[in-house]
Amino acid sequence: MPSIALTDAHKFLDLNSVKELPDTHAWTSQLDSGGGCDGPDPEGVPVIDLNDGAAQELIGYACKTWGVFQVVNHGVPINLLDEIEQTGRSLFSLPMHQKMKAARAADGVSGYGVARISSFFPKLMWSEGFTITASPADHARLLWPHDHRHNQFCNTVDEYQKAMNKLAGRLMWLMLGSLGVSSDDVKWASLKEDGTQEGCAALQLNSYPACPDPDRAMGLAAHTDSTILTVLHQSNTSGLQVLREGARRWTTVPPHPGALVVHVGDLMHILSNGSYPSVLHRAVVNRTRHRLSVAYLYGPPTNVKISPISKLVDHSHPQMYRPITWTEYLGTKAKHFDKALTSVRLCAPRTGFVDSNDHSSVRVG
Ligand SMILES: C=C1C[C@]23C[C@H]1CC[C@H]2[C@@]12CCC[C@@](C)(C(=O)O1)[C@H]2[C@@H]3C(=O)O
Ligand SMILES: O=C(O)CCC(=O)C(=O)O
Ligand SMILES: [Fe+2]
Repeated sequence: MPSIALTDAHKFLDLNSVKELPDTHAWTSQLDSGGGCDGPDPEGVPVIDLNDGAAQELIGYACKTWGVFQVVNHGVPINLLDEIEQTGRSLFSLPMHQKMKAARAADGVSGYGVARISSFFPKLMWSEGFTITASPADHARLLWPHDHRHNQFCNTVDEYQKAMNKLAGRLMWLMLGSLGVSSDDVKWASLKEDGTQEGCAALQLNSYPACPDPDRAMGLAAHTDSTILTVLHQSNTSGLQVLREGARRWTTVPPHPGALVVHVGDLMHILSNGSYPSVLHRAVVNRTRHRLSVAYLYGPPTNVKISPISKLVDHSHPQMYRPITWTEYLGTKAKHFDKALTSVRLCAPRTGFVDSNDHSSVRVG
């Protein structure tokens, strides 16, 4: 719980103009003492070419061992990636009073503000975010009431969401396919007539301004995503770190030109009956560069009950999680944060099974 009362003045601090790290944003010094950190892992997060005939198999292996991978030849035009990044930059460069007009409501999901998980930490993060859950138009009118950038924002966001929906559907089937699961096994997840993938999603724009004291600041604290999968576009500045299953050190996911990062989320963890553990990740900041990332948080239709796929449940692999809808799970996450997945678990982990959501021995700060 917050050790100090965080007011709107703290939450809406213009990080771009701050010359010294305020106490409200100062995490412990040497954030990684004990845990060890950083540096690309000698093995490294897999980079998978979707045109490779072995892509499905490689994805399955990456999901089991890392919970994260990068994809190239994913079919999303590079200029669309540049455009969404530029759109994000122009949004975050608006004056604070303007961004505050589109602020997220206290109990809401969409809009401008500090990370939703902030309430679980005593200090604020060195970032600002913008969440879009439905049409971008309502936000755009608040941000740019008088000019044409409003239309440009909506068009880019619409186009990006369409491209991401297609890619997320394709990735979901590659992940499930690698477990021997086909579309007959997951009824809700069929393709719609217009070729789009059934499901819901949120688009999250993250901005991490250059930070005067990066070693004592945290861009986005360690978390898993409450999704089936997340497709992340990080700008050419590194900052994303992941904790590999069973590892004690953070691994940097280096920006790879044109590649997209894919995270296994908590709902895929449930669907796969624990075969694909959701990946713990965080974002660190740096002294000189303003980093931007755009996350497409993909999930099922909000009211469909998600449970381990029956094909993956048998005598030696008992059902590990109870059925839960995405809406219910987001509520559980908002309440229990890193204990959310454990709170829907039915049985004790199998012997030798590493519970990716039990990080009691690892510093996740
Ligand atoms: C659909 C989602 C998924 C949310 C909540 C809601 C909209 C915003 C998403 C994020 C985005 C940033 C990290 C996170 C942890 C956060 O604070 O907001 C995510 C959270 C989750 O994955 O739990
Ligand atoms: O900025 C990043 O690299 C990570 C963002 C993230 O984890 C999220 O939006 O859920
Ligand atoms: Fe995330």
